[in-house]
Amino acid sequence: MDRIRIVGGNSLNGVIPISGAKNAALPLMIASLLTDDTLTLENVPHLADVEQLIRILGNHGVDYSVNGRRQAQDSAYSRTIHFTARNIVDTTAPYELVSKMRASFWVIGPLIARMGKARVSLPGGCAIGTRPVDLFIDGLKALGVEIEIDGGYVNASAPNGIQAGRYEFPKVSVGATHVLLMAASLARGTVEIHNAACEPEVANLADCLNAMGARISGAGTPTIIIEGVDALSGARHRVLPDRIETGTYAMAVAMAGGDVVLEDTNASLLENALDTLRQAGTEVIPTNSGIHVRRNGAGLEAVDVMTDPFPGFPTDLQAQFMALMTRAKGTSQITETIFENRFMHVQELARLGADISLSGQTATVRGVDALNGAQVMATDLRASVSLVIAGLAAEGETIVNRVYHLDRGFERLEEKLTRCGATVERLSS
Ligand SMILES: CC(=O)N[C@H]1[C@@H](OP(=O)(O)OP(=O)(O)OC[C@H]2O[C@@H](n3ccc(=O)[nH]c3=O)[C@H](O)[C@@H]2O)O[C@H](CO)[C@@H](O)[C@@H]1O
Ligand SMILES: C=C(OP(=O)(O)O)C(=O)O
Repeated sequence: MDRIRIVGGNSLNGVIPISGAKNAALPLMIASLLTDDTLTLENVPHLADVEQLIRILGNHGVDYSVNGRRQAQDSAYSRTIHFTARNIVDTTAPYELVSKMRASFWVIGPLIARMGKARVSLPGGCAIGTRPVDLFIDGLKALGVEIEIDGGYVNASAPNGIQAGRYEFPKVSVGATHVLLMAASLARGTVEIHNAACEPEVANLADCLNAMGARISGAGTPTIIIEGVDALSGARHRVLPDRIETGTYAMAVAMAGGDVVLEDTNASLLENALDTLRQAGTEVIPTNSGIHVRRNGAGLEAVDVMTDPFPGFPTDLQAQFMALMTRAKGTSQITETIFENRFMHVQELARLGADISLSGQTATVRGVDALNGAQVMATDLRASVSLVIAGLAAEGETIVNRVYHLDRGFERLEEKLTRCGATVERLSS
């Protein structure tokens, strides 16, 4: 199993190219199931989750080519991939495939809309909470889909197609909003979604669906109206920049100190997190094509944070910000409101010398003068990268074990950091 070795103490200086967003690429790839035409996606990041979803889509009959070939171009950070679901050969998404990645459950939306039936295993994904699928089920039922759960599978059937309807989410769900958007695109009538997720990845999916011929308005706001159409066509669409990767590297610079331009990204995707970094004493300057992040010598201020759905502080940056606060002057409180078990990084950060106590959904982080390198274990995707951030500022050597979590969501992390002067290497075994 690969490990990452970091020797702390170097500042970061240079340019870091930001990849396409994992959390936008995955639903966009799934949208290819909605049409027998080719959906071309630009700026698709080269990640384990993307490769896994290619396998899952292949099981349903989706063919793909990367820049005209089946193999990835090793030199490219993000790629253009063509997806074609000429025929859906299987409407079952089996446990062996779906259990590895939560987003794969979302195939239920296009499969039910295009084929009138779907049998999809209950999902897996990062172990950060119970992560039920009740909202997907209730939402689809509101559009006339019949659903039963049997043997760990969700069996969905809509022999007369997706019906007009209205669904108000009792709680914001990004994934369930994606699924209802995809299913409703082919509805027989108008679908209203209320209290929808406003994350930029939802708007990115809606833009793509509209380019395919869907009639969606309001995506990116809590109320989305979809006028169903009979069929969707192919399209060409660009995956938006990864706001979580952007925030992660901004926090890495804040932690290590230095002067870095984050390229091919957009500050408007993560205003809340960037403002928080400014409060912590980091210079953050939006540019035409990215963000300039700088921190020279001065100490970090302690800032309290509470995660929230967009435009709030993202839960996917909570672990990284906690790593940063371990070195702040004073005490910060970090409250997680989205997932009930997203503090697995706390005990690993403590191995590096962090002083953190937990009470319910709030972590109290008392800044320490120094962190010390140690062996730590990655427990989930964002927790893994929080350990890398901590390692950049720790004295001596930090070894992060189980980095397969990291490979789900960060494209060539060690290369991007090394080019800016960090000592980070992958130890393959
Ligand atoms: C691939 C992807 O895009 N993953 C992101 C997506 O996950 P994902 O789409 O899984 O997250 P959701 O927005 O659905 O989850 C938000 C909350 O709603 C709960 N819930 C969700 C569905 C449901 O049927 N019932 C229910 O109770 C979840 O357990 C969680 O507590 O949004 C999360 C919240 O921004 C991010 O952390 C993930 O990185
Ligand atoms: C939690 C995440 O991913 P997933 O929803 O795929 O588990 C994430 O991207 O941080």
